[in-house]
Parts: sequence; C-alpha cells; structure tokens
Amino acid sequence: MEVVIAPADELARLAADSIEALLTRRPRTVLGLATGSSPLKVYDELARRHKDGLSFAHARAFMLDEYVGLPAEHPERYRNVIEREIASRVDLAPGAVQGPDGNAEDLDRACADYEAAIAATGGVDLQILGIGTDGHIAFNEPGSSLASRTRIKTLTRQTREDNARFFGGAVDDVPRHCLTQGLATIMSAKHLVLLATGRAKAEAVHQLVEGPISAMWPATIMQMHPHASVLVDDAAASRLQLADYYRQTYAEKPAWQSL
Ligand SMILES: N[C@@H]1[C@@H](O)[C@H](O)[C@@H](COP(=O)(O)O)O[C@@H]1O
Repeated sequence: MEVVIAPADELARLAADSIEALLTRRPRTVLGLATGSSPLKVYDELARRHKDGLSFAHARAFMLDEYVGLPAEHPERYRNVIEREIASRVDLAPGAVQGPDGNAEDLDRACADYEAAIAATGGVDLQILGIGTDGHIAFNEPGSSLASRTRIKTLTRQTREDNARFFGGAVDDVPRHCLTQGLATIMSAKHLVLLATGRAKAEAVHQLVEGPISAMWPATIMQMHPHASVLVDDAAASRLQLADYYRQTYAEKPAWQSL
C-alpha cells in the first residue's frame, strides 16, 4: 500500500496521471467510478485533460453502488451523479457506464447480473474510491463480509446523516437501502486508488492504513491488495502514526515511478 500525503489538487493530478497512462496504453481500459465529494477534483482534472485531447471513447466504466428506490430522474441517484460529474464531461460512449440497478424488480438478480457484467469485461483496471467516516468503501458498512460480492445493504444512520447534505439536509430523504459492489468485488480491481480529505476522515484513514484488518473497518481489506494507493491531504493524514515515513517515502520517490 502506498500512502501519499499532499494537497488535494496534487492528489487529483496523481490519480488523473494514472488514469491517463492507462488510457494511453490501453484505450479499452475499464474504469471504476465512485460518487461522493472525494473524487470530484479527479473528475475535474479528467474533464480538463479531455479538452486537451485525452479520449475515453473506447473505455468502459462501472459504478460502485446505487441507492435503492430513487426515482430515475432524481439528481442524487448515483447513475445521474456519475453522468453529471464525469460521463457527460468526457467522450465516454453511450452505454459505456454501467451501475447496479437500484430500481430492478428483482434486486438479487440485478446484483448477480452486475457481477457478471464486470467479469465479462475482464475486470476493472483502476478503481477510484472514497471512504466513509465509519470506514466504509462503496456502501460496505461496518460488519460487511470481507468476501462479499455485489448485494443489497442497509445503510447505517451515520452514513445517512453524512449523505443528508446531498438531500437538502433531510436525513429521512436519504434511502435506507442500496446495492453495492462487495469488498471482494472491489478487491478484484487491478489498482485501487482511494482519496480522502479533511479531518472527518482521519480516524477512518488511520484504521485503513494502520489498523488491524477487520469487518468493523471495511476499508482495511485494502491492506491485502497488491496495488493500492491511498491519497490523503494533511487533515485526513493527521492520525497516521507513520505520517513522517510516508512523507519521506513520497519525497524520495523516483521520478519514473507512478502510483
Ligand atoms: N457510497 C459513497 C462512497 O462511495 C463514498 O466513498 C462515501 C464518502 O463520501 P465523500 O467522498 O462525499 O466523503 O460516501 C458514500 O457513502
């Protein structure tokens, strides 16, 4: 696991560098897209690079998760968020972005179909991630099986309170259920790039990097991934015990070495 502590703009550039390198090497790259505020600067950077010629025309993308039961046109439906924040700003082909169908009549079936769709592409090359204050990734709440696959989950009160800001502050308007890639699904991606900024994430980041692997802090499973990059700003790094070592390692990183 590589930990980079840097200002948010630099973190976004690093993540975008990795994505650009992948797209250049293999135009049919499969990206994993996350919602939430953490990846927004990365999406801005990718949109900027697209204007400068970076093409997503042959890429495909999979979303991490989706609320259950939000009307198709609801602005906070993750499908619409991803369309707004990234898909519509680059040249991803129509239908190139897929997400779990939170309005399916048969939700179990929708989850199984989603797993099959990801597998059919050969898997996600680079997965962008944020982290919840309780250590969840995608919507794998504390207690999630470390071996889980895409399935229906019940959101915690904490997550619904955290996400109420996207629903005009009304926690009761935040859905109670979601479909989410499981931890094993996420672990199948070839490169995980997690972004976290702000003091509210400091404990979750400490657990993720330095805590024992535990379903109580689901993101800790990333310690088992052979290629995981954890990109954090000073505030999110403020509880890291080995922060000085991570800073030194990054400062001394050879120029040719990417994330
Ligand atoms: N399902 C999403 C996660 O994918 C995201 O990582 C998390 C953190 O969000 P933010 O980046 O806004 O702090 O929020 C939601 O719960």
